[in-house]
Amino acid sequence: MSQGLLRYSEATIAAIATPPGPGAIGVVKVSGPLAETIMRRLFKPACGVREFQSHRLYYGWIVDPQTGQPVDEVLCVLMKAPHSYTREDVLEIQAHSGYFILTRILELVLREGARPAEPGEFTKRAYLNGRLDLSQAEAIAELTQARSETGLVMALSSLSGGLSQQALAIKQALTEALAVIEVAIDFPEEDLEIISTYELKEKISSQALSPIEELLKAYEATRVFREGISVVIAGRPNVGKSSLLNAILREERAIVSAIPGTTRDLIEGLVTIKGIPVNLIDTAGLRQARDEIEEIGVARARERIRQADLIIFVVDASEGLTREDQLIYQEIKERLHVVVLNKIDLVNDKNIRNFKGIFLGDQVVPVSALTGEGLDQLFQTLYDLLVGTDLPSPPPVAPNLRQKLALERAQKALIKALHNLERQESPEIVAMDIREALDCLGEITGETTTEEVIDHIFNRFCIGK
Ligand SMILES: Nc1nc2c(c(=O)[nH]1)N(C=O)[C@@H](CNc1ccc(C(=O)N[C@@H](CCC(=O)O)C(=O)O)cc1)CN2
Ligand SMILES: Nc1nc2c(ncn2[C@@H]2O[C@H](COP(=O)(O)OP(=O)(O)OP(=O)(O)O)[C@@H](O)[C@H]2O)c(=O)[nH]1
Ligand SMILES: [Mg+2]
Repeated sequence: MSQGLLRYSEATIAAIATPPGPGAIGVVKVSGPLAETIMRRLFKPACGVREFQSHRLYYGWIVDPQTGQPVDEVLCVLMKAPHSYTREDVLEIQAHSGYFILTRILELVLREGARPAEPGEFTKRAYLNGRLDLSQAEAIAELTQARSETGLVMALSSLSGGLSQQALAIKQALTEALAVIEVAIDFPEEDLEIISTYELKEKISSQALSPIEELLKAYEATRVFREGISVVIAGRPNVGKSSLLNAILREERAIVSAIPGTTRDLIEGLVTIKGIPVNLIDTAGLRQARDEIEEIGVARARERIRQADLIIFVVDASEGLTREDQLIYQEIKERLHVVVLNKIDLVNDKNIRNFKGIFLGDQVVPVSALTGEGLDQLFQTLYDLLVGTDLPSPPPVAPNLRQKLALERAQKALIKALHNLERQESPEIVAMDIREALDCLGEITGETTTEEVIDHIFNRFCIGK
């Protein structure tokens, strides 16, 4: 603990860093000024050394110093500040896995003066000690929660600093613009006109506003990959909604029967469709309910349809369009939706063409939930509706929701700045707008983020991370 650049190192923290349950090994992590002392007190290396080198793996035993009892055979590594994940002294004890053993070791560590780590506290220290900025810390959370290849690629590009670099470049341009304006404030007799309002506006729009707008577009284009979406399967009874759910999930999740009104509860499943994490929800067939239970089921279905990002409206191609179908269509037609013509194994092409005529202007996909025919086309249609056809590969660096909201505020401030320059407002006013934008951009990397927001971000991590 020498370097003097650490800002956050009073307490030593400890946690079990591996998930509970059976596994080959389990890790207890310790970070803070006591890490090395704790290693000396609890760990007896087989090689008999007393000074531990940084970043070297030592084999030996954890021994309870009060009783002299061996606790576990382990591998230990000490990573000395600042060359560690947290930039503090870090000790990792690789023990046999098992909740009991790991808890026992953790208890010994706590007895030596460490305290239990809060969720995300190791990463929070890495952030507070400057090893990561806030968008990189968020990328670590996104990395561990990624539900698709595309989500992973995006999180990795944020982790390696892609978004931070863009935010920094924008801030650099704005800082330069601010410097020019401050000259005008300091020397009011040479009015802003002389230093060229035109060049200033040009700089702000091309080097700050445009890149911000690109990032906002990237957010929209990649939002579904990061956040996932909810897709509700809706339609009248017996059209094959539950069969479709099962076919997409590739498992017999919902009960299927020829009796109309089979499904009552909402049945949900997670599935990745062309890289998009989808929460797929099967619902009770919509009709005038026959009993109290069905009535509740239909109410739940309607509630879920209201919340859905997208609706798969299923009709039975073998039966033609009924009055019930038409009523349901009226309910969902203004929402983002796909019409699925199910049971095409029972009909001919002419029937399918007829249906397409009825739903002119809609995305209509003929499928058979029974044979699986048409499912690939359904996935492609969903992808095109949600993403559009022009997402570059690899996907662009994109902000998450929190960062997007900060970018929107920066955008607003810059539009105001341009407007005020246009109206030849005093340089003090323009400077205020630009400082506001700089503040918002600082929230992305964490320089100007409030403590409350920071705590919220790290609390979403798991303990030991
Ligand atoms: N055992 C173990 N595995 C792990 C982690 C960990 O904390 N422990 N990580 C936790 O998320 C991830 C790896 N992330 C890490 C990032 C930086 C450093 C680190 O020590 N950085 C030093 C570089 C030291 C060197 O160059 O030799 C530094 O930045 O100074 C360690 C892990 C995944 N695997
Ligand atoms: N031939 C054929 N039969 C299908 C197809 N899809 C579903 N079925 C049959 O249609 C009947 C109803 O299927 P379900 O999946 O239970 O229909 P549902 O829309 O969930 O019905 P409710 O839960 O009552 O609203 C069952 O007998 C299925 O085997 C299909 O693509 N082709
Ligand atoms: Mg059903």
